Amino acid sequence: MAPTADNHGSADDHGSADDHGSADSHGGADRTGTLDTAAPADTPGSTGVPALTVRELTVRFAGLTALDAVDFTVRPASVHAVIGPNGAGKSTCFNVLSGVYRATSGSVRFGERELTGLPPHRIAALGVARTFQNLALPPRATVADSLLLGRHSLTRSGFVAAGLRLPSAIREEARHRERVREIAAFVGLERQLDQPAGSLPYGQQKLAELARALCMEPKLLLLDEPVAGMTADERRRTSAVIAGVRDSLGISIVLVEHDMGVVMRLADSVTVLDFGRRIADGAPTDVQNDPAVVRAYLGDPGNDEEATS
Ligand SMILES: Nc1ncnc2c1ncn2[C@@H]1O[C@H](COP(=O)(O)OP(=O)(O)OP(=O)(O)O)[C@@H](O)[C@H]1O
Repeated sequence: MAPTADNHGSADDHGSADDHGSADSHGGADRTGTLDTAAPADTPGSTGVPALTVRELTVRFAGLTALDAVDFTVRPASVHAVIGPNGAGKSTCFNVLSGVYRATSGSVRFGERELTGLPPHRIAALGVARTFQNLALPPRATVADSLLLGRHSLTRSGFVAAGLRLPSAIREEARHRERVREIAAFVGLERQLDQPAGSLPYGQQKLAELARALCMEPKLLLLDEPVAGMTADERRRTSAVIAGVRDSLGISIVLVEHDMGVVMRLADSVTVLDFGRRIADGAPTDVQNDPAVVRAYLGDPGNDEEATS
């Protein structure tokens, strides 16, 4: 299976997927460092990760059903890949999980909490962080400052205290900077902390994005094509970091990725979509050999023969 990574970046920032046409909006380490999973006392911890349960999830755009009663479950501290040919509904699924799109019907539960209908910032506050297909780091800010932005929602000092450089605000910033350094070391970017993010090689910029998402101390990480456009070496390093996020930090990961080598190596379970429907779900090797999956990616030669005869 070798689908191409031709992705659109279209989504609607403003919620309901029913009421719009389309709009643009998305608006290394082989050896990963160690990272204390116990976050600083003033931030949520990353333990106690609940399951993500998607049931009968349906999204319609005008006349088109982009997701049709899709079910899957992401077990705690596992990598769950969502794959499928172009237009299968993967990005739509991601956008519902992160609150960018509103489901037409169905449910997404993260533990006891229902996520459908919540805006992106409320979902983020429940411990769900995401990265984007396209780079979204401020190019001139240093890596350290970019990662610090990821901790914004965990910052307690108010605007005034920070602006006046009150001792409490200075202490809090120092704690956040230390955590940023730990997370940068975990993804293998400690030495790049003072460099402008935009000056880094592409693979390191993608890792910096992943690090910024980790800075939110998430329980669930949504990774949208984390290795797209990378060299083989960058793919290997990034895969090692993702495996480390699951194995060392116990964070669940939902992975949308076209690179089947990476999916097969990393994923504990895979959901395959085609034309918005779930056509397979299970362990990577089972899914890979599923005739419906092979047909979805390669086309159905039987049908071609019929069509041409
Ligand atoms: N905002 C939108 N408005 C209208 N249709 C949309 C919108 N977003 C997605 N679609 C349609 O929904 C279907 C699923 O698209 P989606 O982007 O979710 O697929 P995908 O699996 O992510 O594809 P790719 O691998 O190419 O990124 C497609 O037919 C697409 O054209």
